[in-house]
Amino acid sequence: MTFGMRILTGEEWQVKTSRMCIDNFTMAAQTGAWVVDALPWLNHLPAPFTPWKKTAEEWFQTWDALHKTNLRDALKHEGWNWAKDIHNAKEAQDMTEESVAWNVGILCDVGIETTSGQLQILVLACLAHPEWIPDTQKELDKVVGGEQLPDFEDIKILPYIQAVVEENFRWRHCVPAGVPHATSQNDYYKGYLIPKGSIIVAIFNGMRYDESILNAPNEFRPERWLHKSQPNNFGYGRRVCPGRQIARNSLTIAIARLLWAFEIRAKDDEKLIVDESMFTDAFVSAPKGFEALFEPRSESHVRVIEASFEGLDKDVAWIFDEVRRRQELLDVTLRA
Ligand code: HEM
Repeated sequence: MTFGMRILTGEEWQVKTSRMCIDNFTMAAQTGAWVVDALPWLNHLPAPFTPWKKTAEEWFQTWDALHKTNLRDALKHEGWNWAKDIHNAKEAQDMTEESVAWNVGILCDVGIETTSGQLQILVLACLAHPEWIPDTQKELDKVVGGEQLPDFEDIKILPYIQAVVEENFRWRHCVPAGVPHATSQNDYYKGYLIPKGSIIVAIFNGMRYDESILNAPNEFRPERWLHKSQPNNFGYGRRVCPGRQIARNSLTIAIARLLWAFEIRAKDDEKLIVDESMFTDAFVSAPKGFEALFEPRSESHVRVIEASFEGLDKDVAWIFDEVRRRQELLDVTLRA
C-alpha cells in the first residue's frame, strides 16, 4: 500500500533493511539502552567518549537511504499508492524530500514488525493453549462453510474470531510496555507531582495480567472478550497508532483464514510452555524462532486455498487502481 509494490517472499532487500532499521530503533528506544539516557551531560564529552553518536549516525544514514529509495521508486510505480498520495498533498509541497520520505517510510516500517509479531504470537497461543481452537473453527464452519475462505464481510458476524484477536493482544502484546510518552506540563496523580518533561512508561503488560480484574491471566481464553473490547491495544492520546484500523483488519482476516484453513499444533503434540525467554526483548517484542505444524484441515480446504490463490489478481497496477476506486466510493479525498 505504501509504495505500490507486492511483497512475495519477505526476503526482498527493502523488507530486510527495514527489519534491520527497526531492530536498531527498538534497541535504541529502550529507556536506559545507553548510559547517556541516565546521564545526559555525557553527550557533551568529545567524540571518543560518545560512541553512541557514531552508531546513531550510521543507523540514520542506512534508514534515510531506504526511505528515499522507496519513495523515489514508488513515484515511478504504476497505479495509486500512499507515497504518491502524500507526495502530492498540499502540506508536502513545502517539505523537503527527506521529510516526505520519512513520513511515508515510517508508516511502512512500523506496520511490518508489529503485525507479523502479533500473528506469530497467535501461533504460539495455538501451541500453548489449544483448547479454544475447536470453538473458533465451529464458528467459522457455521458462518463461512467449507467452500470459500473467510472474507471481510464475514468478520462482522464472527464474534468468536474478534474475541480471539482481542485475547491475542491481551495474552501477549507485540508492544508490551507501549511506547514511552513525556508529560508536556506538570501533572498530578493521586497527589504525586509528575513534573513537565517526565518520561512516562505505561506498563500495559502489568494491567493485562492484573489478577484482581482478570481470572487466570496466563491462559488464552477468547470468551473473555465476546462482544467487548479492551482499551489501549494501540497506545493512547495524541500519539495513538494511526495504522490501527489497517492493523486490526489485516490481523483479523489473517487469523480467520489461518484458523479456517489449518490445524496449527506443536510437532510432538505436547502443549508448549511459554515463558519470557521465548520473546525478543526490544520494545516491539515478538517470539523468537519456534516450530509449529500447519496441517490443512481437509483435502477440500486444500482445493479452496489453491483455487483462491489461482484466482488472485496478480497485476499490481490493477490492484492499486482498485484500491483507489474503493477509496473514492468511501469519499476519501485522493491526491494521486
Ligand atoms: C498489530 C499491529 C500494530 C500494533 C499492535 C500497533 C501498536 C502501536 C502502538 C502501541 C503505538 C504507540 C502509540 C503510543 O505512543 O501510545 C503505535 C504507534 C504507531 N503506529 Fe502502530 N501498531 C500496529 C500496526 C501499525 C500499522 C499497520 C501502521 C501503519 C500503517 C502503524 C503506524 C504507526 C505509527 C506511524 C505510529 C507512531 C504514531 C506517533 O508517534 O504519532 N502501526 N502503534
